[in-house]
Amino acid sequence: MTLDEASVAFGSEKRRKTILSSLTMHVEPGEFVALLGPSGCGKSTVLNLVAGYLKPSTGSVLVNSKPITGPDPQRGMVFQQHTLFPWKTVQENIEFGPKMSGQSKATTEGIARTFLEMVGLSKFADHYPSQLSGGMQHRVEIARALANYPGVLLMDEPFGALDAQTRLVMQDGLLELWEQLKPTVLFVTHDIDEAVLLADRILIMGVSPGRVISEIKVDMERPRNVRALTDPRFGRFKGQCLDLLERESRKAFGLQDGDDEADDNNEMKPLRA
Ligand SMILES: Nc1ncnc2c1ncn2[C@@H]1O[C@H](COP(=O)(O)OP(=O)(O)OP(=O)(O)O)[C@@H](O)[C@H]1O
Repeated sequence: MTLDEASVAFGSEKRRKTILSSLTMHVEPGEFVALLGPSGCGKSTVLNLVAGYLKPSTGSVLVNSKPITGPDPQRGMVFQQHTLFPWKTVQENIEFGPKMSGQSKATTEGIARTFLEMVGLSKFADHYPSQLSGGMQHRVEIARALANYPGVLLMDEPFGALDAQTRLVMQDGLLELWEQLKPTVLFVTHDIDEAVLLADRILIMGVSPGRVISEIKVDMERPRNVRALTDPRFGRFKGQCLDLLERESRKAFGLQDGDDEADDNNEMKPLRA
């Protein structure tokens, strides 16, 4: 997946606001990349570009070297908020994608069973989303996205609304699923621990305009699980992220307060002497 000098601007000609400016990034097939950056820097906009919900104003967005022309089940999206069909059972929600792609009843049922088992919800196949906890609904969301066997999985703060313990379980579960299916993952989060735990590489984004300012390669072994949180190297990666994010976050706050000076200088400066 490649974003090549992709820019996004919103608004009329007079009040045009550049959100992303000449953003270039490349994600290898099967790679797990996390996007970290201050609120409003354009992380979700990057996902929307790759999902095909949005077209770049200039530049290009390619998957498997082909330009993206619109949404495709091959690029599955999982959001923080629930998007399950409330009138369908868990099983029917997961069957939806394979059914729409014209697969037989037996195949769709088989796929749903496989993914229900993978996310540990086989016993809840006949339940409706409203009968599940938030964490369980998220597991169904992930199963529903994976049931299309997407080459690319786009995740927009998928665990942001969960309590700390459920979040750990979900992170472990996602790592397991990723090891089995190896989709390319672009994962947006505000949680540095989550980014370091899950990702092969972390791209740090800056504000005004949104762009990638740095990348951190998380060279801890795979397969990983939540035990990696206690690895001595974990703190080092976390510190690097904090250093890079601190200034950009302050700058983003300045911009929200209408502080024009915050816009003046995009250069990175060391935060700690
Ligand atoms: N359709 C739109 N029209 C106008 N402005 C938009 C639109 N979508 C997003 N924006 C603006 O683009 C900027 C980036 O938004 P985006 O949601 O991508 O940021 P983000 O980094 O994901 O933020 P957060 O971390 O708070 O979710 C914001 O200033 C937002 O107001």
